[in-house]
Amino acid sequence: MLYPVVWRDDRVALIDQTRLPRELTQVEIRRSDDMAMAIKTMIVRGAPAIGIAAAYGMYLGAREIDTRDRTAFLERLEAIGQMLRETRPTAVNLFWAIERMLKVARTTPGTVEQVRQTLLETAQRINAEDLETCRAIGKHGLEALPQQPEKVRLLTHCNAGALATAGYGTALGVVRSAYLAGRLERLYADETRPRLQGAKLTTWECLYDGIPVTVITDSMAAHCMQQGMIDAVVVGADRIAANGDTANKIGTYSLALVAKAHNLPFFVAAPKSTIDLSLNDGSQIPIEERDAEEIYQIGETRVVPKGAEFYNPAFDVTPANLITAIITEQGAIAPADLQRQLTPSSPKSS
Ligand SMILES: CSC[C@@H](O)[C@@H](O)C(=O)COP(=O)(O)O
Repeated sequence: MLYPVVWRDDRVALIDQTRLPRELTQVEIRRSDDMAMAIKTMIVRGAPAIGIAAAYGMYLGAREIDTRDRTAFLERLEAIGQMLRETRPTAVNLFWAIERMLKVARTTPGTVEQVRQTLLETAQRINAEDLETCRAIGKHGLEALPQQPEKVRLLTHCNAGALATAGYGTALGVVRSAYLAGRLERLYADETRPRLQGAKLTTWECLYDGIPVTVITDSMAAHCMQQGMIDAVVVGADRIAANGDTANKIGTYSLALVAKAHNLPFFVAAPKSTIDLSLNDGSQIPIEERDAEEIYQIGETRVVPKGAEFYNPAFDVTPANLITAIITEQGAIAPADLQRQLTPSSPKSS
């Protein structure tokens, strides 16, 4: 199993996802500003994984604050939280993890040193909990899959795998569970323009674990459905509003529309920490816009002539009515039942 974020020898080791699939290397992070940069540049990416990375970033920041005064310590920790918040706007797990760390810092009694120690334990707990959560999502997702055919052909978008979480994955957790249960015929992976997380990361991860995978370009998904090659779609999420509207990697919305047109189930797999009940609907989800370079360049080569303008939203919002079920660690929930069914995320404060 791949673990993209690991606490080791007093520092954080991140799998450098910008170098996959060319090479599997780790980057060692010792400082909070380096962690912020690693999130921004997508060395670590995927909603749950950036939440975990930010939690460790908060601890690294706590270690950098040279004071024994609790008030001064908390003030500076809030500023470090703000620096980490400003890295990427869409995935709510980032904000959730920073808030959880700040709450621990505010409420842990004792000296600054004791607070620091509790912050490290909390970051490690967030990491461990996410792994458990992904396994539960995998189990519930397997139960939600169509019973026919016996071996299903699934389609996914982007990378919502071990690389995007503590390990195991959300959407790929469902795929992995189906594979381990002997219920997966094949995974179809959208290449996922413009950054190619599907082609580069999902494919690499599947090959690493022996999961049969076929890569298609994003524009081939409708054709594959029309040809009867797909039994269900399963994707991850970056933020889910209270009504079930779901932000995920750009291209997810069009996939949901074509799945609906072909009467195929469309599943969103995500931990409860991705659900933002403070937002009524998807129109309130902030959508990250990234550099034009991601569009006009493939690798190091410019493919679009100079002079054009570019628009590069990194995420889109799939309306709840296109989603069959949201698969969380609590089970498969119909989007309309989300608010009613959702029991609060772990009340543990540390
Ligand atoms: C379990 S990860 C779910 C989502 O975060 C994933 O599908 C996605 O959109 C990731 O986007 P990225 O821009 O690569 O961080």
